[in-house]
Amino acid sequence: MAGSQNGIDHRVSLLSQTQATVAVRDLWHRYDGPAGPWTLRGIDLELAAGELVGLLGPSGCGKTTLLRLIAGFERPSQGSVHLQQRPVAGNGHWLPPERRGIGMVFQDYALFPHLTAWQNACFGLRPGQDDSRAAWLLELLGLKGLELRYPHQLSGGQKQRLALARALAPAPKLVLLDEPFSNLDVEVRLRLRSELSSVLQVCGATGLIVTHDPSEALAICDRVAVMRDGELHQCATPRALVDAPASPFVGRFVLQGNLVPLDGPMHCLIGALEGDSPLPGSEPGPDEQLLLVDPALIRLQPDPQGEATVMGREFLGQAWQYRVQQGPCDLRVNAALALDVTRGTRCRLAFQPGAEVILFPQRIRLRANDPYAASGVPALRPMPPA
Ligand SMILES: Nc1ncnc2c1ncn2[C@@H]1O[C@H](COP(=O)(O)OP(=O)(O)OP(=O)(O)O)[C@@H](O)[C@H]1O
Repeated sequence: MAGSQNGIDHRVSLLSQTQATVAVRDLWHRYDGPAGPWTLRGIDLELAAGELVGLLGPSGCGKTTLLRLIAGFERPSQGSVHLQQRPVAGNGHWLPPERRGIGMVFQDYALFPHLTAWQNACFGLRPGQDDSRAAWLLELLGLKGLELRYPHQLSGGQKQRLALARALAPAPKLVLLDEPFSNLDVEVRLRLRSELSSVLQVCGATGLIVTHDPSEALAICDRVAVMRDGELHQCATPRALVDAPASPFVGRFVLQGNLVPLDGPMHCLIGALEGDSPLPGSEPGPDEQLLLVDPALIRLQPDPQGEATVMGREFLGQAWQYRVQQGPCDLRVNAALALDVTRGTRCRLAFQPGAEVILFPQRIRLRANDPYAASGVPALRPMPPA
């Protein structure tokens, strides 16, 4: 089965096999027998030693399933999983979860309620194995002095630190984290998530963390793998995702951008674009072409004759984010706090001066038409490969 469908770019890192802590090759999975729907479809993913990779996607896209296949809680329908260049699942190979040497951290901590913090931290150690690493981890994670407490005597943040200490105590090469910060309040969540990569680094562990929060993934991960409907759309550094999203979905879900159809050659409902039509490359019909537009690059002007209507707004702290309806498009528009417009107000939309947008499916960067823009700047810029 091919790993590439629907024009989605499945290329992932070019890590050599010898460096990869985890390699997932053309992995397919379905739960309900041969007639059931595919939950994972042709996933290819490699994690280099010491990397922290985020697995990002909407609810139900298969993130936990991929983690369970790597951990060995499920057997893949097709494809293979390799740990440290050793096949552990697929193509006739099978290594049970307890022999894969993987640390796991779950959303609900999964601590043993009848064991103390110290006993929980040491749970994964073999009989007679040196427990000084568990003591070091409790100190590293700020739990020194709490060794004799039971989980119900710890705060949410302390429980999650303990779960991390327990996962890291046996010195695994790989730690899988399934939405580990979801049950924590904002302050603890921000503190713990910023500590995670340094703790993994000190421990020499590679991390794969599931999240459905794009800002979390972009903030802490070396690379982010974006999934949808069981497929991997893109795996890239946060910077590369922002600069060159591989699909409209990545632009919408990860970057929170607007998707606006072209309604004519080099034109959309927000305004005109620079450049010649037809565009170089493939030339699908206008209804297949979508522009990715950053909410900060749209201007909103109240105008009783305008074709757009303000549907609501959110306070972002430094700006408003307005929800604006024009025709079939529901757009997000960021505006200065000084622009105080109520729901139902008619308005007109335009591009901010110098705005750049990305055209799909060609993945070409285009400049919006702006009479005041400096001349001589090329209107078309090819995107780097995903
Ligand atoms: N044991 C199971 N048997 C049958 N279907 C399952 C099983 N576990 C998960 N699924 C289905 O597989 C799909 C992917 O589930 P999965 O838990 O991997 O998604 P997810 O991306 O982790 O979602 P969330 O972010 O909501 O946790 C869903 O449609 C789910 O209903």
